[in-house]
Amino acid sequence: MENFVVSARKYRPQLFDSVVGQSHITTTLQNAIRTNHLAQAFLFCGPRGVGKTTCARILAKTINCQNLTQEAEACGECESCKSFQNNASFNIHELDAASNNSVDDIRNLIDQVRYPPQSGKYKIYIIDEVHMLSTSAFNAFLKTLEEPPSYAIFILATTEKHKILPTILSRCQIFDFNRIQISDMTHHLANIAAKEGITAELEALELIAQKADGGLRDALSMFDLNVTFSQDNVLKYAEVLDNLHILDYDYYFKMTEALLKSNVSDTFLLFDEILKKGFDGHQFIVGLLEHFRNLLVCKDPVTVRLMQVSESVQKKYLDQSASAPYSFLASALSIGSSCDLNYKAAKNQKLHVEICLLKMANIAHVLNLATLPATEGDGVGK
Ligand SMILES: Nc1ncnc2c1ncn2[C@@H]1O[C@H](COP(=O)(O)OP(=O)(O)OP(=O)(O)O)[C@@H](O)[C@H]1O
Ligand SMILES: [Zn+2]
Repeated sequence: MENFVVSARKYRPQLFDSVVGQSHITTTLQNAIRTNHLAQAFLFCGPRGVGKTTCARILAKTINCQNLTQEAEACGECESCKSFQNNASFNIHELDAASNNSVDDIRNLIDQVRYPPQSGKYKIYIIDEVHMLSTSAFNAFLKTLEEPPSYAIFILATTEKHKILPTILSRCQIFDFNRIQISDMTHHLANIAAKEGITAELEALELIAQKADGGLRDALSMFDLNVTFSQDNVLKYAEVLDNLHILDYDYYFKMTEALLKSNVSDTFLLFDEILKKGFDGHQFIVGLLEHFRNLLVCKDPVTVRLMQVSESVQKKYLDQSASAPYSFLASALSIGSSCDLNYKAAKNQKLHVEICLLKMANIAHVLNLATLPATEGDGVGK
């Protein structure tokens, strides 16, 4: 049996063109390579798992390639490319500053900088999580960064740009990596699923993308996990919901609908059902707040792009948003956030959330949103 290779490794992009959602960076790097205007020090900033190390490795491979393509991509076939692909190149040095942050670690690295490459043009030094270097290590490194030999290129990567000293910032060309959009991620997962012979419901992949919160590595690990649990290599929305322990969007839509109708009994019943499914009250309130926030954002064509949900879900939001007035959402958000803040201190947490729902339903009642005049007495006012 073949060894299982996790998708994040198996599908690590080998070309600039296959990097997802960072074209502002890959295009700039390719232009710099083409016009021979490459900086000697880069700082790659951005969240975890969005392609910083991947781009650093592609850059290293590309600038050493003996047969660059017109688009400034590595050929993948020359001796240098092959040695990069087999992790056997002597022209790339990676230091993970999270676990090697001492002066000695950085000295070892600096020592190697003195020797020019034996083959190929450039030696590339990648320092991951560079903000973790100790102050003395930083200082030792600074000198090399000031006057690097012409064949040396430094790529510093960090998830915490604000922790980087100004002396380093001013010496680097800075690239800010994006969180990956849900649509890009879903598309990427769908491609991988197809290659792996996995039938995946689009909603299931969107759910994974949503939960990954912008990080592609996380999305790929969740994808692998769900494939392991799946039967006959089929990824279904309902199963992914279960595996990732996510509360279905539908509950928030239904809850909002009941609130807008001031239907307290329905809100209580729904909340009870949610608890019985194993979700806790706090998780639910936080989710409901996010839901209201999305409804609010949907009200304005300018802010609607702040929504981080798939297209199909966005359509549902737009519909519900039209029936939820601004004044209701503003008050409900304020009631919900105080419920969130006081949740831990509450003695009876279920009742605490129920009171919050009651207040929200009451707002709808006061605003006269309940559309059924005949049943007005059924609502909160009774
Ligand atoms: N933009 C992307 N396009 C395609 N695949 C990606 C992208 N970002 C991440 N991946 C996938 O996730 C894996 C990890 O990405 P990478 O190591 O480049 O992330 P990183 O930004 O350096 O994260 P960290 O800050 O945690 O080191 C890659 O092997 C690849 O499979
Ligand atoms: Zn090559």
